[in-house]
Amino acid sequence: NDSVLKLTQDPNQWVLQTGDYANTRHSKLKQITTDNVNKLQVSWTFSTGVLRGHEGSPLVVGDIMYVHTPFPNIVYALDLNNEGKIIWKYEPKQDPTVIPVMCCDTVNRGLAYADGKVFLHQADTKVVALDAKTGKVAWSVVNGDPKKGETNTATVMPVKDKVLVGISGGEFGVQCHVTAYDINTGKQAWRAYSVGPDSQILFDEKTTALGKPVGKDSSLATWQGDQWKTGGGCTWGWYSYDPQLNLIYYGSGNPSTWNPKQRPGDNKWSMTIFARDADTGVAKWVYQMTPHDQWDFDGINEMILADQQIGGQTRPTLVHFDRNGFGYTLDRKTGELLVAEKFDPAVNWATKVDMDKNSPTYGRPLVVDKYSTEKNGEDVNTTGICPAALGTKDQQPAAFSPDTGLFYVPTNHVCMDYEPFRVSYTPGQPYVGATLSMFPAPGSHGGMGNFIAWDAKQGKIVWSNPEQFSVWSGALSTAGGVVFYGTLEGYLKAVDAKTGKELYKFKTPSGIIGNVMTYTHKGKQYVAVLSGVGGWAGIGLAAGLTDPNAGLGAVGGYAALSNYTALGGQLTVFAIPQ
Ligand SMILES: O=C(O)c1cc(C(=O)O)c2c(n1)C(=O)C(=O)c1cc(C(=O)O)[nH]c1-2
Repeated sequence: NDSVLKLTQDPNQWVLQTGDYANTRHSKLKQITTDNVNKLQVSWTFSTGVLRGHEGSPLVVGDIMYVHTPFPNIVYALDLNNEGKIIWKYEPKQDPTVIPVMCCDTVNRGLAYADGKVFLHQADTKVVALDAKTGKVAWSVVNGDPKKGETNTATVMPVKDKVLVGISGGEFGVQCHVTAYDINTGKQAWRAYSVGPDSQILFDEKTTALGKPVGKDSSLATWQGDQWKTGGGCTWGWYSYDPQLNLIYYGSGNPSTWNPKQRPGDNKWSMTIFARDADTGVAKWVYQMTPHDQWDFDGINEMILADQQIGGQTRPTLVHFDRNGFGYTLDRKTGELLVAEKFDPAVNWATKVDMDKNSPTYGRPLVVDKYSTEKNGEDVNTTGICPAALGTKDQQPAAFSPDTGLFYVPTNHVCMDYEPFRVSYTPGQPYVGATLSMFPAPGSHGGMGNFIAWDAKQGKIVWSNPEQFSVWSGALSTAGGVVFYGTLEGYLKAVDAKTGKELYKFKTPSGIIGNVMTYTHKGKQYVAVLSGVGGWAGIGLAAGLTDPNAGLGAVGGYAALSNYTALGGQLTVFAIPQ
């Protein structure tokens, strides 16, 4: 989309959740530097009026800031020329029965802007285009049915004359998809499922995996009978776009149910990186990271597009930090696998990814028997699996700095015990089939997270800062050499991009699971973040749960969080006073 391409090149504004189409979350702004970041102060604040997990970030387009909330997904347009005065407010009417069908809190990962419109994808799957100046609804379309467990938490991605939207429901046996709607009318242009027949997954004879054509009905061949119809592969993460290659990139989530015994086969194309033609949706290449998932390692985390020198050559790479604990570097043009290494030494469920092109298991993780949750066709209770189901990294997006060549990754350092159980499918009812408990990675620093810098050319950690809790907030890298992120206790932190040295921290009113963004107004650089504890890690606080196994195992794992923070819903905007 031309307006998005133009505006994302202007560092004074922030018009996509991901910062740019490449998902770098890097800003060229450099008034705030490693030397002066310790002078940051709160400039202004805004209460959203909602008290559950606040993911995503505000947008800034010109002199207006757009702020969204978790369910009921209120949108505020704030006047930056008038101390954040509310220009307009849009409050959708949604049936609250959608709340119990959202697996991991009532979060929403934010708005997008294109062509004078602000796009909201509500929890109940209604996609709404709002006039950016007035907040009036230009069009809306319904993308799914919450009665079948279909909900939404993701942002949308405007590409050319379409907006791309995903869907959630992997814990409810939804057959998930990506859909492109006409940006001016909301008319459906194409829909591509993750699992199912070629006509539904939009594969053709040219679609490849690891350089080879996947062949006919490559998904159906890896499921028993009709199981693909409740097969999951949800698309609730982030989308990126390469305008030169005209390809969009995203990952699919877990196969349903979590009990692996109930769905024999590789369960393609769940847990897969997709490269699709932006105009037609047809898949150019795919790569399945975790065939026949046994741990709920959804593959939906962001795909960061960066050109890097590998083996003496500049390659158009895609870098992805998967839930399964491997940091992948691929050639985004061809789908060739270049690097796959653990980005947390605690990862134990697989020894490595087989990188031998001549091996029959090329590209597959070599699974450690002891940490499988299914053996000889039977489900088994398994202990000490690292990472836990919420992965070495969940949805919280990483950042890439072209200045240092490093990726800045918010991570989890959590392990789990996993007890699969038989579950039967009823539309709109949980289709989970496992009980989990979670705990900090044993024999380590005792905390549940790290904030790391990663070299994706070699697959190596450059530095790592231990954190008491998982870092559930998205990182921001800046040309001032400063990297920002938030913590579950509620700190906004600034660290030196080169060394990781902590330069500044400030405790905001609630735990941070939002993503840090930056913009300028009247020539001055600001940094903004939403506070409001929640998401899967904070579900105990967000939903008031206390049974340690509740919240799919997160309640017990993160119980100590209640000693540090409480519910909130606030935007905090920082600047250096003059
Ligand atoms: O399979 C799915 O449809 C689905 C959806 C969501 C979601 O929409 O938030 C999450 C997950 N799975 C999931 O596995 C997960 O770890 C998770 C964490 C979060 C969060 O916002 O903190 N959402 C989700």
